[in-house]
Amino acid sequence: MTNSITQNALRALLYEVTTLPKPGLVDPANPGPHPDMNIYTFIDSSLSLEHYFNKATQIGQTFTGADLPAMFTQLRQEGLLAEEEMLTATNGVNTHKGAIFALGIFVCAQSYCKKNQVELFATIAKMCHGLVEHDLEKNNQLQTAGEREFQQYSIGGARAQAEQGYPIVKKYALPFLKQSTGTLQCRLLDTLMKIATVTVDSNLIKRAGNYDVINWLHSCASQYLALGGYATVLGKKYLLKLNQICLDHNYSLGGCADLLIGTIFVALEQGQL
Ligand SMILES: CC(C)(COP(=O)(O)OP(=O)(O)OC[C@H]1O[C@@H](n2cnc3c(N)ncnc32)[C@H](O[C@H]2O[C@H](COP(=O)(O)OP(=O)(O)OP(=O)(O)O)[C@@H](O)[C@H]2O)[C@@H]1O)[C@@H](O)C(=O)NCCC(=O)NCCS
Ligand SMILES: Nc1ncnc2[nH]cnc12
Repeated sequence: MTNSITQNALRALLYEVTTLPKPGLVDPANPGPHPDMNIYTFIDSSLSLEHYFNKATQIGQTFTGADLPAMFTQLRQEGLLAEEEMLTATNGVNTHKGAIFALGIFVCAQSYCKKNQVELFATIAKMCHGLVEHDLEKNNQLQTAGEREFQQYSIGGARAQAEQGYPIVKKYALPFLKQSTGTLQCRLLDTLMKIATVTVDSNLIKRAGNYDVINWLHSCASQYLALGGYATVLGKKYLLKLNQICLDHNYSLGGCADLLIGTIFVALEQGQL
């Protein structure tokens, strides 16, 4: 049976993909720079992960002992199976690889924290201790974009966020979302852009083929928020322009989307949405 943590994980995935207009991402109006996906691919992908989130919840609930990296190892095995289930549901399209990793960690850690009455972000940092060293520093295979970017630019991408206990979610996105007002659509769009002011998105670097694009994104996202965000005429106009630029240049904000998903999940769990 689906538990409440899994329900909030699925809600987080669906809230994110439903929010529009998101620059560089799939939304109900537009696949953006992802011609192989659409909103239906994301719905199918999200629902295929129910079993995985139930497993992640179970791992967090039943894990005992102080060796939290061992809990992460258990989760990762389930994550690999979940990737296969996602690819079956989407006919081979990578919709949620980053979210299987990040949201799986949030779900497992939240379940552990509820049982053991400890703090979420510190628990995640303990679970993921040594991840960058294990996956990136001691790995010379360099197959994925993230692995190659670590060698080229010394950035840890999705793994570094996890190992640091998701500082972007904890320090920027969650406080921003909590204090925001207005429609949920505006709040989530503005939170995505808040995330974009600080994230080093390995997906975007891969698409652009250079690191300078990160400085460009940080500056655009800051300018958007300074205009007042989506609730203002100027902010809305600016976001639509950014949408078009991402489409024209094939820029994707896949990493930012994953961090928004994690933020929504924590806000739902804390009863703040
Ligand atoms: C650690 C993994 C997440 C993946 O590691 P891997 O080395 O396989 O991949 P990376 O290249 O490092 O990609 C990581 C994905 O994480 C997201 N991301 C990027 N930057 C950040 C960031 N700063 N903070 C958080 N998250 C970040 C992002 O995911 C989104 O993009 C995905 C689409 O990417 P891609 O496949 O490249 O798609 P396209 O550009 O469309 O490419 P093509 O279609 O042209 O091929 C999408 O999923 C978003 O969610 C990065 O892509 C984890 O998977 C892992 O541990 N892998 C090893 C195997 C494993 O143990 N798996 C089980 C995990 S529990
Ligand atoms: N809406 C979205 N579009 C593209 N990649 C994503 N990864 C997570 N959410 C996404």
